[in-house]
Amino acid sequence: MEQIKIGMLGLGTVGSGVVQIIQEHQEKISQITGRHLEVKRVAVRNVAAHKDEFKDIELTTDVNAVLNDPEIPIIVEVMGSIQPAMDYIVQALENGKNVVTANKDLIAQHGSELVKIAKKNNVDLVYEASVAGGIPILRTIVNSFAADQIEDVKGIVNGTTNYIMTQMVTKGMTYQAALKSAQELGFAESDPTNDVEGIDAAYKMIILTQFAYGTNVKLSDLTVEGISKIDAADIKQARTMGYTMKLVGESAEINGQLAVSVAPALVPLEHPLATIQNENNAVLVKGAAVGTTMFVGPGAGKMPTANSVLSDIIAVTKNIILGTTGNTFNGYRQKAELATPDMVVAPYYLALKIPDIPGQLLKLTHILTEADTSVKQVVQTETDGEYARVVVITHKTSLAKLQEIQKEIKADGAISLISCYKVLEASK
Ligand SMILES: NC(=O)C1=CN([C@@H]2O[C@H](COP(=O)(O)OP(=O)(O)OC[C@H]3O[C@@H](n4cnc5c(N)ncnc54)[C@H](OP(=O)(O)O)[C@@H]3O)[C@@H](O)[C@H]2O)C=CC1
Ligand SMILES: N[C@@H](CC=O)C(=O)O
Repeated sequence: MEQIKIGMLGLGTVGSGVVQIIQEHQEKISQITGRHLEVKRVAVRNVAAHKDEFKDIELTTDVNAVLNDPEIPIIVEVMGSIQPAMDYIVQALENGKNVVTANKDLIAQHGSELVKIAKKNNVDLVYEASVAGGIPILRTIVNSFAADQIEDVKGIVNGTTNYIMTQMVTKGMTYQAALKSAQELGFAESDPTNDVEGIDAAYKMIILTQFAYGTNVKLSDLTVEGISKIDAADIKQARTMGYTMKLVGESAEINGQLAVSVAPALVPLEHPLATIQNENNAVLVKGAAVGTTMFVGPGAGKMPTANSVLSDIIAVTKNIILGTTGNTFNGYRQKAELATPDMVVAPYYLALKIPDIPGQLLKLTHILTEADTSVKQVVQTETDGEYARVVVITHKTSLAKLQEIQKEIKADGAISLISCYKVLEASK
C-alpha cells in the first residue's frame, strides 16, 4: 500500500495523541483512505525528553528537516502559540505542504492571511481541533449547515475553565487547586492565562463566527471576561436561585449585525448547557431552518483533540489522492457590521452592597426603572448591620442600559456593585 508521510511540529499532549492514534488505528485508517499513514519526523524542543517514549520515530530540533522534506506532503502543527508557529506554517504552505493545525490563537488572529497563502499554493489548511477539542463542530457547520441561515452560536468552548468551575462547585476545590489539576490533565494551555481570562474561548468564538456567518471579527470586536474574578459567593447564590455559573461564548446575529462575547453567565439549571461538566464543551447552533441543535463532547485533552486532528489528516489524505487540495476549509464570506450595545439584550444578575437602612432598595429600583428595566427576582443574602448584600435579577435590558445602570450606581456612592453577570434564558 502507498504511504503518506507526515511531518509534525510538537509532541506534547496533542502531538503524542496523534502518534498514538495513527499507530493504534492504522488498519482502519488504511482501509478508509487506501494509504498507510506514517509519522516520518517530529520537531520538538527537547529530543531527550521524548526519545524513550517514541523510539520508532525520528525526532529532531531542526524544524527545517520537517518543513523542507520533499517526501512529506502533510505537516501537523501542534506546538502552539503565534511565533514561530506562524512562520513555520507559512514556510510549509509555500513549500506546497498541506497543513493541519490545532492552533486557535493563530487561526483566530492570522487565519485569513494563512488561508490566502494555502489557496495560492493549492494546498489544504484545516484546523478542526482548534475549536471545542473533540467535537467535530467546524466540519459540521461547513457541511450540515451549508444551506441554513445560522442565527446564533453559543456554548461552553473552553475545557479548562469548565473543569475548574465544575471542580469548585461539585468538590469544593479551590480555584488554584482546580487549575493545577487542569494543567496536569493536559487541558490548559502552556500559559493558562488565555484559558482563565476568556481569551482562548474568544479565539474559538472568532473562528466559529467565521464559519457560521462568513465574517472575520477581531479580538477587539468582542467583549471578553474570564473566570479569574468570579466570587465563590455568587456561584453559591446563583445555585439557590436555580442557576449554575458557566463561561459562555456567544455569537449572535441581530438584524444582520453580529454580537460576539465571552463571559461568565448564570445558566438556568434546566438549560442544556447547565449539564455540561468538567472538560466537556457544548455548542448550540441555531439555524433558521433546523432550529436549535447541540453538539457535546470533550473540549480538551490528549485523545479527543488528537481524534479531531486525525479527522483533518484523513480529509487531507483523501484530497491528495483525488487531486482536490486547495479548497478553503470554509468558503463562506459575508461582510457584517457589529451590533451596537443597545441591540444586545439580556436579563442580568447584580450583586450589590447596600446600606442597611430604609429606602435603599427603593433607590435601586428607581435606577433600574430609569434604565427601562425592573427587578425580576431579589434576595437579601446577609447583613452586617451596616451593609446588606442584595442580589437582583433584572428583566431584560440592553447592554447600553446596563452600562447606564452601572454608571448610576457608581454615581450614587452609597450603593456599590460587587458583581454583574448575564443570565441565559431557559428557552434559548
Ligand atoms: N491540550 C489540549 O487539550 C488542546 C490543545 N490544543 C492546541 O494544540 C496545540 C498543542 O497543544 P498541547 O499539545 O497541549 O501543547 P504542549 O505544550 O503539550 O506541547 C507542545 C509541543 O510543542 C513543542 N514545541 C513548542 N515550541 C516548539 C518549537 N519552537 N520548536 C519545536 N517544538 C516546539 C514542544 O516540545 P518539547 O516537548 O520538546 O517541549 C511540545 O512537544 C496548541 O495550539 C493548543 O492550543 C487544541 C485543542 C485542545
Ligand atoms: N486550553 C484549551 C484546550 C483546548 O482547546 C481548553 O481548555 O479548552
